[in-house]
Amino acid sequence: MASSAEGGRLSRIYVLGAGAVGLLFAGHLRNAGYPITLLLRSSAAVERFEQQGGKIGIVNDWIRAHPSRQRLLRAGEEIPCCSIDDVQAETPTEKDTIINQLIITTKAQHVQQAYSQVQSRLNPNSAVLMLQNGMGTLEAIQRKFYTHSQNQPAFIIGTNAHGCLRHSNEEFATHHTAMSSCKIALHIPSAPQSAMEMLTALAALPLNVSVVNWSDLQPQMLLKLAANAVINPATALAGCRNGLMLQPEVPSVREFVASACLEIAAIYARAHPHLHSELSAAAIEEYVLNIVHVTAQNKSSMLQDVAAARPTESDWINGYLVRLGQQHGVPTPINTSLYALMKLRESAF
Ligand SMILES: NC(=O)C1=CN([C@@H]2O[C@H](COP(=O)(O)OP(=O)(O)OC[C@H]3O[C@@H](n4cnc5c(N)ncnc54)[C@H](OP(=O)(O)O)[C@@H]3O)[C@@H](O)[C@H]2O)C=CC1
Ligand SMILES: CC(C)(CO)C(=O)C(=O)O
Repeated sequence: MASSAEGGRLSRIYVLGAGAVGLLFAGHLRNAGYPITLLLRSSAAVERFEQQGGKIGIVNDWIRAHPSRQRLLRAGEEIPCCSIDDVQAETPTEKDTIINQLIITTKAQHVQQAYSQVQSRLNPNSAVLMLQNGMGTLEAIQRKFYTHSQNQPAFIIGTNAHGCLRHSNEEFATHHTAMSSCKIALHIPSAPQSAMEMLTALAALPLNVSVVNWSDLQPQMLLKLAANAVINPATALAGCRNGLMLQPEVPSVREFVASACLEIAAIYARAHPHLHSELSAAAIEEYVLNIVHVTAQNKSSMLQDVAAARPTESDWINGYLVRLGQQHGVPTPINTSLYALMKLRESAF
């Protein structure tokens, strides 16, 4: 087993949801020396993973768009796949050993079903990092699985702005298309050792992960929710990479972004009045446009779902904002339309 700089043994980290984001974090953690187990959906997937050598591939496509790195690439040159060895895989239910450190990177709509498969392997000394877009997944788990807060593991919530995608012919490789950042916070003030170890492990990765206070994460999550509510349905419906939203030839896209941000700021002003200055329409629009810029080469996760004819996260993104608007008496015509159009798109699969 690998060991830390202090000579202690590094604990195994389990990753439930070996998709674009899960493989990125699992690969980097393995590179940093952590023993990693992917919890895959089926024994057939575990077999496929083992047959291809138990490796995770990471293709650092973001280098292509990075001015200081671009010069290192020759024209037309492919970016090599960095292959990370010695990763284990199992299905969530085939063992009953306790999981001390778990990262859940399924889509929001799959979290509850995925969690039900591992709940019996978690205890209050376990740490669980949730890295979903949208809002409400932690609350849904707490409502469904825990009547007493004492039985819960220590939840860590993250908001991730890295862009990554998986090609359909590469099951265990992720393309890291946008080097961005990730913010994580502990949901409870006093946490077990496993949670502190997981925060330390993540903060040291070359993925710009910052550990913040829970109260500081809230505005970050609301800004990210706004970015996903604007970028994801627009790119999923238009079938384009994020960067196309910045093209000057279609000024109405910028008007759409501005109006959507105004609507979201009005919802937040009623729902989170104490965050008013951080969540003004101008601050939200600046954040959204910056995410479009940084992730210009990425296909949004909602576009990837539509392309694969999978249900999208719209219930947790635009649907969440519509419900929040209703609770606070704020009209939401833009989010209601985006939500309805995404539901229409999904019904055509
Ligand atoms: N991709 C991106 O650029 C970004 C994504 N995000 C967010 O991160 C989260 C993950 O996104 P992403 O990685 O793109 O999603 P993916 O769809 O690529 O990956 C999710 C993975 O979870 C697996 N899964 C779902 N349920 C289970 C289960 N019960 N047991 C085992 N595996 C399961 C899926 O398997 P299967 O394929 O079999 O369904 C899939 O491999 C989402 O909330 C997304 O919005 C945030 C920022 C950027
Ligand atoms: C950061 C962004 C917008 C990257 O595409 C994303 O969160 C997503 O695709 O879901």
